[in-house]
Amino acid sequence: MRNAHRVEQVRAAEAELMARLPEGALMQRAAAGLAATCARLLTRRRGRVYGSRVVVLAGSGDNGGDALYAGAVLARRGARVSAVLLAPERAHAGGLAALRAAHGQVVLDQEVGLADFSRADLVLDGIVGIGGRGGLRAEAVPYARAARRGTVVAVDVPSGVDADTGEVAGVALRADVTVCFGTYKPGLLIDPGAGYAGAVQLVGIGLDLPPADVSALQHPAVAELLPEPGAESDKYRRGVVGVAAGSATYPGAALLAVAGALHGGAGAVRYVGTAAEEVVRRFPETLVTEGGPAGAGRVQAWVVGPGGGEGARQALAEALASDVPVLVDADGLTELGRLGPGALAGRTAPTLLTPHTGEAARLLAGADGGAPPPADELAAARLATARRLAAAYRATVLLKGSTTVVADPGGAARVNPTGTSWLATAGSGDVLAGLAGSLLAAGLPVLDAASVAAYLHGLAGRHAASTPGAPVTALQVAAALPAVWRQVRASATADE
Ligand SMILES: NC(=O)C1=CN([C@@H]2O[C@H](COP(=O)(O)OP(=O)(O)OC[C@H]3O[C@@H](n4cnc5c(N)ncnc54)[C@H](OP(=O)(O)O)[C@@H]3O)[C@@H](O)[C@H]2O)[C@@H](O)CC1
Ligand SMILES: Nc1ncnc2c1ncn2[C@@H]1O[C@H](COP(=O)(O)OP(=O)(O)O)[C@@H](O)[C@H]1O
Ligand SMILES: [K+]
Repeated sequence: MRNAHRVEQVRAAEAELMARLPEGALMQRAAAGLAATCARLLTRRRGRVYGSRVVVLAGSGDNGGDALYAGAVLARRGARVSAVLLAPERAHAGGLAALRAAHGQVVLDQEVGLADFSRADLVLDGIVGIGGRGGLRAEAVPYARAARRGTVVAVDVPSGVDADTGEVAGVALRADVTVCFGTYKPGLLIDPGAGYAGAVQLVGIGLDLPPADVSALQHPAVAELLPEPGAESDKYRRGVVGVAAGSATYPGAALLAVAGALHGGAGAVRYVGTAAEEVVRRFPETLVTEGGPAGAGRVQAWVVGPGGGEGARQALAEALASDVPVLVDADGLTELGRLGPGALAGRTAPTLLTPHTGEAARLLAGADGGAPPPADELAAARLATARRLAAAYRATVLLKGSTTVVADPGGAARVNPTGTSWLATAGSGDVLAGLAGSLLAAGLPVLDAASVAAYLHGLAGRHAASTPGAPVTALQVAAALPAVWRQVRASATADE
């Protein structure tokens, strides 16, 4: 599990630790870890540190201090280090003295600084870290825009990225590697910020941290959560997932949701809807029932809405009246947006909403009574959007897109680290809905079911995209699920 903490949580842990340590000790730990990563990158790139060109971009805070101290370490190992000071009169005094003592150069002329930046083998972005507010200031903007040759290592967080949210107001420095201290920051895991961070490496500095604000599953945690039949299991004990999907207009959505559900660990899939014939022809293992969810017999979770068309309203009402977990997707979400949060008020079991940003906008309008906000604004603030929806509907929300975010009404949030933009293909969301519903029916708690589904779905997208080396279809994503399930399980067995 990758755990990420908000700036205020980091500050509190830092204050508590600093009170017990000699002055400057934390910064020395951070700078030593940062310098070690830089030395490794330079050795990989040029064969050695000695003689390489390093530019330190140093702002006025401790982030600049870290970068200057790390620059001093590299200078002592023979690198040609120059420091560009973005606020010369307020540069970190100790870091600057260390750099000068190691024979590093200080550059005050912006033209010279930009030329050095562009041809450096390695750039250390120490403009601003967790103390950053708003977009990059004017003096730093040319560096974010300039062409460059070498590797950019962001110190703690790429400058211009909001550490708490991943939001980017204006421009930000694009890093190849981000070395973060003490804990991951949410903004390093959530787009657009995650896209600026490159590969993220964590340097431990001994902080004693509270529970994470946001976390991201990794293989071992997913492997522990995957349902597995016990010796005494039968199909009913493994869970039956009901799928109410597809319509005359969108019969394919039924097939795709069932395909996802068949690979999610439930013992059986029960389909209700107009596409029963096609479903059974394609997947003979599916149970089909006439009518809607109300008369379909016992299931342990419902999936309602993919391609639901005109029948979605009735199916949604019947599923929500049940006492089992309900996943609402696609047309089901459009209906729910019309009804507003009151439609979930009487529920005794969890509800999982799986909108993309367009559907999220309609749901928010349904909750607030206003016009739907622009979907791109919601995409730029994914964590806040998912949390807002979870709070408004008192439901767990899986917000789909370039970084899928899952938020619980209780405040817990997960971000999905797998995935590929090849998943942006018609019908792949239907597969995800079926998969997540199946995991719910198999008994996973709703936050786990949603985040494990997003994780496996993302891996399957990558697997399907890399196998043929070509665009993927939603059915290929579903077909790749057993392979990634095995891959995740195998990694756990290897760790045991
Ligand atoms: N916490 C920890 O555990 C540890 C923290 N450590 C390190 O400390 C870093 C935090 O340092 P920090 O608090 O000094 O803040 P920092 O990020 O340097 O920024 C503040 C300065 O930037 C300026 N500024 C603000 N916004 C700006 C913008 N948009 N664009 C440009 N400039 C902007 C702002 O200027 P002002 O508003 O005052 O004019 C202020 O001077 C942290 O990220 C990590 O690297 C490690 O050393 C050890 C363990
Ligand atoms: N840029 C992207 N990067 C990664 N995944 C994406 C991207 N865009 C969309 N996805 C994923 O693709 C799926 C698309 O689902 P959805 O929007 O419901 O499409 P559909 O309704 O056609 O099935 C979701 O799982 C979403 O997270
Ligand atoms: K930085």
